Amino acid sequence: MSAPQVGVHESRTDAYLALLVNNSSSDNNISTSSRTVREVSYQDWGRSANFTRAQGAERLDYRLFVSDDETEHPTAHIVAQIGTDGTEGVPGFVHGGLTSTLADTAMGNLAWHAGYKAFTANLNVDFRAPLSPPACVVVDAKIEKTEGRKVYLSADVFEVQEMQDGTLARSNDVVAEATSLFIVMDKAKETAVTTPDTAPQNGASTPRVTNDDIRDHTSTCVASVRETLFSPGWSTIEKDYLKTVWAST
Ligand SMILES: CCCCC/C=C\C/C=C\C/C=C\C/C=C\CCCC(=O)SCCNC(=O)CCNC(=O)[C@H](O)C(C)(C)COP(=O)(O)OP(=O)(O)OC[C@H]1O[C@@H](n2cnc3c(N)ncnc32)[C@H](O)[C@@H]1OP(=O)(O)O
Repeated sequence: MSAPQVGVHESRTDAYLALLVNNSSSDNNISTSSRTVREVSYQDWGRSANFTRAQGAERLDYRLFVSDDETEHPTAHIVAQIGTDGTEGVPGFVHGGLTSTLADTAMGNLAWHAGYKAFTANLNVDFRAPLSPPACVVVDAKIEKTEGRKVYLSADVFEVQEMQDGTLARSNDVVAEATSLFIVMDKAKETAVTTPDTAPQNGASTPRVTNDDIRDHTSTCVASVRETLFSPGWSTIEKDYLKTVWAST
């Protein structure tokens, strides 16, 4: 197999996927180091207005895979492109919340695909190395154990790096290590959640919240918070503070 050449950062996700797919038999299945996994299409989520999918390709784009074999130890994998548009926390570095979100997303999807209709109750993330955008990362999630309604999971995030000869390689150094506790919903609460099997498919007639609705709601929310919580001098203090921080970077 000839390794893909990568000229621009934006093509890294596809190139890394190509690298994986070339090692496997079908387009939608890839071989990871230990097993075959199948891709989960976002369309499978019905009308879900998924937070991570609202980011856009210049910010965050990813593909999700779950192990398809009947196993007691299923895994999920994300290959993600983290763009340069609004992804930073400390200037020059990917916001830890974004990395945490990817880990949470991999673990959450794994839980659901394993049949646990569960919510994140606890999420711990150890950030081991900084990431600079644009970056391509792989997330490997697994279920550690289950106890009644409790599902304990873990996820490791690795960077996919471009080698000097232009080939892509997954770094062995972990960027972040996450552990989580998901709690399976009470039966009584299940009906409140739109799951893929009950969600109307594309073209659904269910009214959606529009961007205008959201903007209206946000400005109302901001205005009321300012009125009730902050002194009139708040915005000046904020600007001065930001100027100081910016000058020191
Ligand atoms: C082939 C087709 C497949 C179809 C599926 C396809 C696609 C998948 C679809 C969707 C994918 C879905 C998700 C994946 C995407 C992204 C992942 C993001 C996930 C989230 O973004 S999710 C939002 C954030 N998340 C919340 O919004 C939770 C807010 N929260 C609550 O809603 C409650 O808090 C809740 C429900 C967690 C528990 O409430 P509850 O009343 O049900 O349970 P209760 O409190 O009784 O606790 C029971 C036992 O858990 C222990 N316990 C509870 N909490 C603990 C904690 N934090 N630490 C340690 N222990 C804890 C207690 O101590 C007790 O333990 P014990 O039984 O031993 O006493």
